[in-house]
Amino acid sequence: MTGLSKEQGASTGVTANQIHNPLPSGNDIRLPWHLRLPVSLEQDFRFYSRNSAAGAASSALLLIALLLVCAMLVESLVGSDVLLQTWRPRLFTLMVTGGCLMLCQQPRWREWLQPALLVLSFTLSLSGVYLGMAIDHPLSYVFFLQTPLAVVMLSTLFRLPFHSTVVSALLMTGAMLAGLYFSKESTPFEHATLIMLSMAFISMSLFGQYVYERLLRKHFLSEHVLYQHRDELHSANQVLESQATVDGMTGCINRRGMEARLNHLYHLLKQQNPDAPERVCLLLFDIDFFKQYNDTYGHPAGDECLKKVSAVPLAMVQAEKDFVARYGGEEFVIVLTDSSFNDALVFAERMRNRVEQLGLPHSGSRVNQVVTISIGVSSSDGGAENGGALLKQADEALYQAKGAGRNRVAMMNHQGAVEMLT
Ligand SMILES: Nc1nc2c(ncn2[C@@H]2O[C@H](COP(=O)(O)OP(=O)(O)OP(=O)(O)O)[C@@H](O)[C@H]2O)c(=O)[nH]1
Repeated sequence: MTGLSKEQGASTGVTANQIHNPLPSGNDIRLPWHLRLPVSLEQDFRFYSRNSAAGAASSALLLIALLLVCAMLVESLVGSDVLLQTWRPRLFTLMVTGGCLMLCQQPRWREWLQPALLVLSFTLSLSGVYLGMAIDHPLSYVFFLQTPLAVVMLSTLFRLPFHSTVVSALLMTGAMLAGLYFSKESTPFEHATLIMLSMAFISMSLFGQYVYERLLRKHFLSEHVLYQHRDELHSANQVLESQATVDGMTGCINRRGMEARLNHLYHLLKQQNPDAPERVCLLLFDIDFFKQYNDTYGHPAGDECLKKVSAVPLAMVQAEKDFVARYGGEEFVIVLTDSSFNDALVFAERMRNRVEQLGLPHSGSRVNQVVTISIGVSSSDGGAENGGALLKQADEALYQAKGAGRNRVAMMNHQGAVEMLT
């Protein structure tokens, strides 16, 4: 996996070299001038920018409400006849502002926030055009300035996506120009001044928003790339971890992995952790006269024999926490967590029997004509303080099983004495 797919890489300007570089940084990413990202990323970005803009929107809306109230105060000072005409559009704009504020507070309605903010901006702009045309006053052309204000609001306060802001700005400017054309109060000089001022406001705020959104998109892409690298590193770590703890030949857990797991289980037992098993039973087995097997059939055949013998406990172990480990050359450990000591002994005897039943010829064995194993069994109920002590007890039992003739199961009983099972 790479940080970005080829398609995503091409459209965001990431070079082929960078795609194959396991760790390209966010600075390697170049955005196209039109800012568009591939569809899936674009959707994620919308979500990301919507949430980041929603945080600041509520204070911006409060500011707008305050400005609207101030505007009404000024209008009442200019003349009560002016206020008589403005209060309705002002109140309506205040209500839309209140509605947007409510949407800000509810995360589940957040997808409606941006359309609502667009409605608010159009309300402000169109009410300005209406008042500029309707009010009979020498200063009425000032109302037309609500259009550039609405664009500034969209781009700097609400941070709506650049493309929607441009389209909205064009529509609002069109409406404003049409309103000015039909307005009878203002002079051509006032028209020209107003248009120039509006264009200056609108172009500067759109340019500012373009620069801001470029930066925001780059930031988003950097985070996206970093997030993917974190995922890749996590998976790679997991693979390495399993490779470091699995024996390549038999597929059993290796000695290092066994010690880690056994110590962990013992740690849980000692802590009386709710996840701790009731007890840990450990079976240590060793192939009888394996040196002679190698000497008779050769080392590669010895390897095959190890694979076949280890496949027996691997097929028998069922519970999630139980495992089979290759302890050393031809010695294997089985850890059972859900079994009573008796069950563990039954398991050991069944395993010894199944290996014998495999019928792998072993003419060098002095105990049988086929490959056999000897097993030592111990349990945490026997007082072993830790995994190492438990292993030592099983080793002691195995040693005695060997001494008693091999191809048998011996156990370390709870009194610390070895008993022969078979
Ligand atoms: N083929 C093969 N042989 C191995 C491997 N690891 C260890 N061995 C051999 O296993 C043999 C173990 O021999 P010993 O420890 O003397 O034990 P044994 O011959 O099985 O005798 P007992 O355990 O007393 O029955 C040695 O000859 C090792 O070379 C391996 O990965 N592959």
